[in-house]
Amino acid sequence: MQPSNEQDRAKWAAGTAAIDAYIQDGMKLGLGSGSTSHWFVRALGEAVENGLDVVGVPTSTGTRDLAVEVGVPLTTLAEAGRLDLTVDGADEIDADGVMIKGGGACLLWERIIAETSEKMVCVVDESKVVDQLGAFPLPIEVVQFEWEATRNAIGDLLGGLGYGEVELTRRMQGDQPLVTDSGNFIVDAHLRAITDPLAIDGKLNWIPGVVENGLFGGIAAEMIIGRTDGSHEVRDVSKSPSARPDTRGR
Ligand SMILES: O=C[C@H](O)[C@H](O)[C@H](O)COP(=O)(O)O
Repeated sequence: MQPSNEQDRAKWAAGTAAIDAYIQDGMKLGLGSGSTSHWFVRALGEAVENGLDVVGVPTSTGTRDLAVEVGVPLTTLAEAGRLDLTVDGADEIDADGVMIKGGGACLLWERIIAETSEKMVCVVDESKVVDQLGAFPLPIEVVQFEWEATRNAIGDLLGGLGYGEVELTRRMQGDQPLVTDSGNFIVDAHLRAITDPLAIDGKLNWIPGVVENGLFGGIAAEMIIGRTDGSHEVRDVSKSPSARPDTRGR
């Protein structure tokens, strides 16, 4: 049943549309995290109840728990090998399909699983589609050990790339630092306007102490944009300038 709240309805429209558009018997699926992927996983659970035969690899402990609750059979990358498709959300996505991810602190598992999939489809409500990335702070996952030194190195890198003195905040959960599913911290970079997402993505992970960053370029092949009236639109971004030459058909 469609949610009554408008933004939830847009997320529902995107998440559930992915089932009819892509899912087939026998598929090995990456299960995204967040409130839009939530509707995808719920709808997948209903399809499994009606006889669909798929297995999923969750991108967070939260999604794992939801998948168990709704009856989606789970596996691991070790068992499954490459996946057919990952469906996941984004905090922002531009016209080329470059995304900011990690608003729910799940970016590390999300990147591993998306990169192990033949195809990645991004499901978003229309408020996430932007002309320029960066209003949403860029999540960067860092190890806890001497995290302030890693934060300073991130600041130096971003300053050197022309972003000036960037505000870098450690993400909190209540009055405690947020700890990810892999036991790390998140540093949010308040860049405000990202002019060269692929350059930042290419350099951030070289900093010792940085585990992963939330700029995902050349990963999404398509985006499904859900609207508040319950409709959706599919956009192909597989041929965009950011698409990697080795995208393995994504
Ligand atoms: O870490 C979380 C993930 O990257 C989510 O996919 C992203 O934050 C979007 O979540 P939502 O659909 O709740 O806006």
